[in-house]
Amino acid sequence: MQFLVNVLRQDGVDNALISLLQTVGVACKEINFRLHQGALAGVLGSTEDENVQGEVQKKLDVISNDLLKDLLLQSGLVKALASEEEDDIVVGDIDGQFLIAFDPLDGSSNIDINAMVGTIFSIYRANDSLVVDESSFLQPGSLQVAAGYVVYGPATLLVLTTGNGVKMFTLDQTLGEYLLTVKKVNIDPDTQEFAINMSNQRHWAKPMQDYIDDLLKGSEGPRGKNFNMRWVAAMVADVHRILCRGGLFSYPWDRRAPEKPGKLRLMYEANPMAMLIEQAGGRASTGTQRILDIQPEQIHQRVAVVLGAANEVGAVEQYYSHQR
Ligand SMILES: O=P(O)(O)OC[C@H]1O[C@](O)(COP(=O)(O)O)[C@@H](O)[C@@H]1O
Ligand SMILES: [Mg+2]
Ligand SMILES: [Mg+2]
Repeated sequence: MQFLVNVLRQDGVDNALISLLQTVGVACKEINFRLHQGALAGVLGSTEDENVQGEVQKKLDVISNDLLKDLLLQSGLVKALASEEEDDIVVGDIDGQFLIAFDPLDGSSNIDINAMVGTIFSIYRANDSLVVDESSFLQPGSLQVAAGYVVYGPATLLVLTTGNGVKMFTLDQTLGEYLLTVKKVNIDPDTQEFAINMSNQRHWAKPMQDYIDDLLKGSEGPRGKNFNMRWVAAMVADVHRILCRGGLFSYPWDRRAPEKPGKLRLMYEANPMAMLIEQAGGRASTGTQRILDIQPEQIHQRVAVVLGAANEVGAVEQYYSHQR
């Protein structure tokens, strides 16, 4: 069994990035511990506060955010960080080599039912400028140097890319180490499984309604095959399933909040997942554009997401292109 640090060295990852990834790994081990203590640690339930997105914060959203933030700032490796749970960027060490954006706890409504949640992160190299502000983060996802997530499920896994494919590491809870368990993830270009919140169907744009209608017609419809559906309601878990056994995931634009492009956040949900999916041979799109090509305008911006099996993402894009 190979330890995380050895695998990264073999891949030629530089020492500073290895240290940063180890720091993220340590914070996630602590989050994992708190999650597993559950009600015993008094960490379940909500706070009295809302985050910048107007969502009620769970206690574990705040605890996870603080654990990551404190360890990353102490590391001296981070010039600034951005988080779902922080209104503004947090400035770190001016000599720090990296910018990191994260969703400290994704799918946090699943905590109440003891279901899968995760931590998602996206890493960029910082430039030498003495000024760091929100604009420093506004780089397309194609410039990420590393991206990944830790999923807290029956086992806790770190799923990571540094631009050389996707690897999965399982946390050995007795050793306290992440051990390599999947060397190279590959997503089949075809699939018969999709993940979308069907309760929003009537609010979607016509191309997405038509696409899903055709999937539901199964072998008698235009697609000529039956499709299965899954929805964990935590992007991290739905994307993890796609990396394990293929499929398509979407959280599309809908007309309940027409001014927002979607529900998911570009910088710390869509971009890191898009890098992982592409590195595993899949595709990640808004329906009309590659996610990794989007020029961000602000750190908390939202985006429509269609990702997974390459041919199926292509099929969704066809429905959107026929609309225009
Ligand atoms: O409540 P819905 O519509 O099922 O939305 C679920 C989606 O919202 C999210 O939970 C948003 O993430 P947060 O829990 O980090 O706010 C995604 O992980 C998930 O895909
Ligand atoms: Mg999230
Ligand atoms: Mg979150």
